[in-house]
Amino acid sequence: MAARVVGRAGRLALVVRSSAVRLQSRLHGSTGLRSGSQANFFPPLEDAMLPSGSFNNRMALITGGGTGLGRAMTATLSQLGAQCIIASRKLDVLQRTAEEISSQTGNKVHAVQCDVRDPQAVSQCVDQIEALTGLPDVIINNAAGNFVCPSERLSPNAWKTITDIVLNGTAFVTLELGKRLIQNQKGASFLAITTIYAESGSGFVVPSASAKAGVEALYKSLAAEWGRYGHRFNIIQPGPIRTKGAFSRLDPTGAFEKAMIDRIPTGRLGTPAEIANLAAYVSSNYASWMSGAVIRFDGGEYVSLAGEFNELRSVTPDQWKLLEAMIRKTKGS
Ligand SMILES: CC/C=C\C/C=C\C/C=C\C/C=C\C=C\C(=O)SCCNC(=O)CCNC(=O)[C@H](O)C(C)(C)COP(=O)(O)OP(=O)(O)OC[C@H]1O[C@@H](n2cnc3c(N)ncnc32)[C@H](O)[C@@H]1OP(=O)(O)O
Ligand SMILES: NC(=O)C1=CN([C@@H]2O[C@H](COP(=O)(O)OP(=O)(O)OC[C@H]3O[C@@H](n4cnc5c(N)ncnc54)[C@H](OP(=O)(O)O)[C@@H]3O)[C@@H](O)[C@H]2O)C=CC1
Repeated sequence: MAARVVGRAGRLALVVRSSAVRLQSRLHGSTGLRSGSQANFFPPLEDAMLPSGSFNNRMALITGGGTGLGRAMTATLSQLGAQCIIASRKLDVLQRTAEEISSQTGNKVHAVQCDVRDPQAVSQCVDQIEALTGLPDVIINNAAGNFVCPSERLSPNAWKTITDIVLNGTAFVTLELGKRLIQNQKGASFLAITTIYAESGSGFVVPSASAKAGVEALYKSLAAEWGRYGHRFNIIQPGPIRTKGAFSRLDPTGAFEKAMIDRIPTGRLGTPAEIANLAAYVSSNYASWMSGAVIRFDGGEYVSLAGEFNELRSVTPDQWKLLEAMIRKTKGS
């Protein structure tokens, strides 16, 4: 009897596995995109969500605002009326972005060179900002460094480089601005961009995971401590959104993109404009009661990776009939 059950279960497992493979290749074809499925239910919207003028007379600092997601956040805030300052190491990149965005929106975007790893450079950058626009109302700590690497291959300097940019850089910018804002009795919205694996940890990006977890602890702690000075601290954890900076360092051959899209329940990557809308909302006065929040923004990837039984998505209705019959037959333990 036991042998018959094992034999039947084994055959069923084979059927389930081979039809899962057929299903996978039907879903993804050779493009690696799930066109014709969930992605059609959840298409991205690209236009600015908040009413025009939502950031009139407001100053916003975006670190790493010259490229990728930081650039998209700058474009949205500028379109909504903010005067923006973008800061990072590469002045030429910043200047090009600043000119492109302000010529589209008509609002000034300033470019300020700053290596966030260096507290003195951060202090000088804030001096420059004060002279240009006054202290900002909105601070987005978006600058980061990362690359995939087995941890046994990491040098001390590799560890230091990533944790300096991500954790120390965010702390230097936040503390320098926070202290000056407190002195000037001016409140502000601070937003940190972390990642979904700040919560779970992740192999192969261990310095980034450790530093982003530190950033989350920093922001949650300051939300509690500095609310009394009129500061709000929030966190967005993005899932995968295609940028040159991230994808060239995390999936340099493109070999993992298909698997990544497969596990995202909404069937696609996020877009820079989508996260820019969320960042704008969190940084706006519409969110003035939001502080200490951690917002996961990942198309469902995190829960999809976490659930023990989520692989059962590949079981077909016919296979479920068989499985259910087997389960119902099982009486007692
Ligand atoms: C399965 C997953 C599949 C796909 C994933 C695809 C998409 C993304 C999905 C989710 C993303 C989630 C989170 C993303 C987080 C991010 O932060 S993405 C943003 C990435 N952007 C950047 O990193 C931009 C800035 N980066 C840089 O400037 C450099 O890359 C830097 C190395 C971080 C810093 O440059 P710097 O010039 O200061 O440093 P170096 O002197 O070049 O290097 C310092 C030490 O690090 C060692 N190093 C450098 N690169 C590597 C490497 N690839 N592997 C191992 N070690 C490296 C270098 O040798 C130095 O150490 P030393 O030799 O001991 O001195
Ligand atoms: N794209 C994605 O899928 C995801 C991204 N994220 C997060 O989103 C944020 C933006 O990433 P993304 O736009 O993809 O990648 P980018 O590489 O485009 O952005 C990183 C930015 O950080 C700046 N930067 C790096 N080092 C320093 C430094 N020492 N001082 C000042 N600025 C620095 C870079 O500018 P410069 O070189 O001029 O210094 C660059 O503009 C990051 O915090 C990242 O961790 C999180 C999850 C997913």
